Amino acid sequence: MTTGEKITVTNGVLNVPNNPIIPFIEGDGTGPDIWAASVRVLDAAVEKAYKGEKKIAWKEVLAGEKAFNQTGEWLPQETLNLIDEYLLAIKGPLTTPVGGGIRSLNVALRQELDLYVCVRPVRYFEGVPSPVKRPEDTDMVIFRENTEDIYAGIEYQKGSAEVQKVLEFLQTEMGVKKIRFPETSGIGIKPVSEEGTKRLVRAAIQYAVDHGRKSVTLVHKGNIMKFTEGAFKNWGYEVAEQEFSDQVFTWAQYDRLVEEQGKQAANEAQAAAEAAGKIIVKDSIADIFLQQILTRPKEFDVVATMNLNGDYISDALAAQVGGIGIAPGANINYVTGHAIFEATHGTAPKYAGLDKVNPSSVILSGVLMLEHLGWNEAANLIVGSMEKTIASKVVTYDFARLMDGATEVKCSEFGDELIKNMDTVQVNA
Ligand SMILES: NC(=O)C1=CN([C@@H]2O[C@H](COP(=O)(O)OP(=O)(O)OC[C@H]3O[C@@H](n4cnc5c(N)ncnc54)[C@H](OP(=O)(O)O)[C@@H]3O)[C@@H](O)[C@H]2O)C=CC1
Ligand SMILES: O=C(O)CCC(=O)C(=O)O
Ligand SMILES: [Mg+2]
Repeated sequence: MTTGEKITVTNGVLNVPNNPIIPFIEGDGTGPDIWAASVRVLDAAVEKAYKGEKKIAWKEVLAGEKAFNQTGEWLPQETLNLIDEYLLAIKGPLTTPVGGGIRSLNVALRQELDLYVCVRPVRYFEGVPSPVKRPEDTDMVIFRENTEDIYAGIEYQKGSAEVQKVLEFLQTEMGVKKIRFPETSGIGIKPVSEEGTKRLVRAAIQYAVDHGRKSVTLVHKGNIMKFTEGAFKNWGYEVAEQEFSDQVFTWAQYDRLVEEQGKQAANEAQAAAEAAGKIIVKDSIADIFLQQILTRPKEFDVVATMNLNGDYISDALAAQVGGIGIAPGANINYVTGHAIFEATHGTAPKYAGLDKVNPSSVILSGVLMLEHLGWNEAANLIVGSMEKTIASKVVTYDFARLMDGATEVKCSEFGDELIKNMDTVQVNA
């Protein structure tokens, strides 16, 4: 590790030294292979962009299997303390067992540091094999709520004393009669709050404003879950109208206009708002949304949704632009400045240690981190190099198996190619 300085924050704005200390978690499964390639690419881009003037001082922090083997803990308090202290971190994927065992460390990191937004941009790189005809039409940024919903982990196991208590409360005190098989039910609880929703939707709209995006779609299943997902929609419209009234036009406004002045007046108001460059805040029920992102992707831009919907939508949209091998993300608290950058994918355990998988998701998460630091020159170098490398058909197995005439390379070799091709990319801020 080189010596470095701490990133600090003043009123939500980062003060970034030229040699920031940034913690990293290697991750489980394919994590170590991916991280080894990614860190070389990130360092090379910074070196090339700033010619030694800037350099990241990486600091390893432990989580997952490596932490357990070395300390007996899956997520040591020291790791949380260090990320809290240094503000930013980047991580590889961590394993979560299904149906028992430890709860997700990935979710725990987000909750412990209150990283309430999971931002997952979905864009197409020319040449990437995709299952859809026009993958370039998919250009969306998912804002997934990251601290609530069923991910709060409030669940009680079938047959336990706890589930018995909850069932008794529901049946005797709340008069619930619709639990079909009470004796053999596990119960999960889904908290969705006004505060949590509004800070998420506020961040999504602010992003749309800052990046000149056309719309924000609130995705929910509010017809069925009225007081959680339905409320998410209503609170989303409220924050849009209360805090961004000069910048947005909402479908809630549209509906009110239809009622008060008729459909033609509402259509005219929406057209005028669009012509004035206002962001349209609309909503979509989750099931039809999953169909329309495939059939009419151009109609969607920024997407704001709850935790579980966001998890499903992230992988579905990643598939449209070539899959989970090229799907970056960032978990952010816009108020405290804390952020952890990580891929959308998991540990892909069957490929662990084979130096095989695509490192692009973590590398592009690193690009989001560089942008977050304001180091756009280095970020642009990586994106430009990735465009060139993919266009030259030198790719990892996931793309090679679907591409005619591709040269399949290992995870580490793809990193080498990216570094090599940086020399042909113009550095732009
Ligand atoms: N944030 C995190 O740390 C996350 C952790 N996880 C955890 O990861 C573990 C495994 O989850 P699983 O559901 O199998 O999902 P994964 O995302 O780990 O893998 C599913 C499939 O996606 C493809 N894939 C994943 N990563 C890459 C990559 N870098 N390059 C190319 N292809 C890739 C592979 O497809 P193919 O087989 O077609 O080659 C792989 O078999 C679980 O414990 C889960 O909880 C899951 C998601 C996020
Ligand atoms: O934490 C996990 O194991 C899975 C999380 C996940 O799928 C996600 O955040 O997209
Ligand atoms: Mg997921």
